[in-house]
Amino acid sequence: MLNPNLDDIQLTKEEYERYSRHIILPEVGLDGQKKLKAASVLCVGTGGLGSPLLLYLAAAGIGRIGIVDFDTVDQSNLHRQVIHSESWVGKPKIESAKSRILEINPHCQVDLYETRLSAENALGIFEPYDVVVDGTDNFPTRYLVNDACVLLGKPNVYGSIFRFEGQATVFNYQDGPNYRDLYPEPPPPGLVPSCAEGGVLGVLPGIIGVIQANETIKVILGTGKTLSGRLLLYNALEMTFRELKLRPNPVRPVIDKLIDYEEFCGIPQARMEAEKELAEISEMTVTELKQVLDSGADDVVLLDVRNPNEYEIARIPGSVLVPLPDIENGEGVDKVKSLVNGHRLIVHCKMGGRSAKALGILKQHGIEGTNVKGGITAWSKEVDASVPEY
Ligand SMILES: Nc1ncnc2c1ncn2[C@@H]1O[C@H](COP(=O)(O)OP(=O)(O)OP(=O)(O)O)[C@@H](O)[C@H]1O
Repeated sequence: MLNPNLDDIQLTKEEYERYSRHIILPEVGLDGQKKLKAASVLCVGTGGLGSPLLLYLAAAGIGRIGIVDFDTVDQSNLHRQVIHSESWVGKPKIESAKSRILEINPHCQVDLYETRLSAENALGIFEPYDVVVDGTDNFPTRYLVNDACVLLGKPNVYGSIFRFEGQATVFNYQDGPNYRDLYPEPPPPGLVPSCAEGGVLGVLPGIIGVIQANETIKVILGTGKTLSGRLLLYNALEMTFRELKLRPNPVRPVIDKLIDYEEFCGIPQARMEAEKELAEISEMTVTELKQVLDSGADDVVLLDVRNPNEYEIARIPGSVLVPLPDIENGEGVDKVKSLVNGHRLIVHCKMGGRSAKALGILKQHGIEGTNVKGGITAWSKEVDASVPEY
């Protein structure tokens, strides 16, 4: 609880020693350390942001930590999701996180929720916790975490990251603004790429996640000046920190229940449109592509629409690069036209989404082609393991 009866909380001799450098800080003191021990924090997501913040919350002596995630540890997580290690690849993230937390601090109670947070389960999961920390990576979940915190009156310690830039603030704290004051409307689906599509510097979530841990601790201690009402913007390349003022919107719509957040973020509509686009485009598997390439047919153009840096990392032999942004702005269309020139066009990207989009645009210019299902990722998995997966 956030304002516990401190007489009811005792520290053991070992805990006095463990937290001694906290306890000698007048701003924390013995009372502050007892507050941390009495506190409960729920972390949604144990990925890039959740990893560092859980490490520090555990080390700081938070008494009860809840973790929600449905995912397993992937090799590509290890460069930034520092709570997980090599031996946990393929296993549930929440179990990996719990095992590391208990190594750091066996005094923590760790509750695990191996599930996708949804409008159906969020209120029940959040209810027992004093503070919620959002370490997720998608808009529907951020609106859901926000609205559940508003309904339950809990502070929501927010962070987000992309490539080299991050944001952090504290929402719904002491009548301060919430996520809907910052983003009343979700961005159009597909406009903001994920870290899997756009990449992320490994240390970036470390910096933002540790800021979230710091804010969480201050909320629990009731000390210092939190980021409530201020959005911190960090740029790792420029090494700059900026702040924007945030205010509650006086005419913000009332949040009185949880809704369908995927629908709110336009995701079913975008999915339907993508499926429609795909349905109108012919497809081939990577095995079929291999057969075509092995047959030595010289009337085939294999077009790669990824970005140049992705092409540097891995490519299918014989492919020609025309990035999707060039096709979208029209410049690449003429280039494709001259390449095709009566040949058969086959298009691929990393997973199959961008190539479908490219084919949709090319079709409007009278150029038909076939999409490679699963893209170069499927190629490295099923055809040629020497092509690196990224
Ligand atoms: N609705 C949700 N419920 C529970 N966990 C969620 C939800 N949405 C996102 N997450 C979790 O939040 C974490 C976000 O972290 P991050 O983006 O660093 O990880 P990732 O999804 O493993 O990364 P990548 O996209 O590179 O594979 C993930 O572990 C993800 O499973």
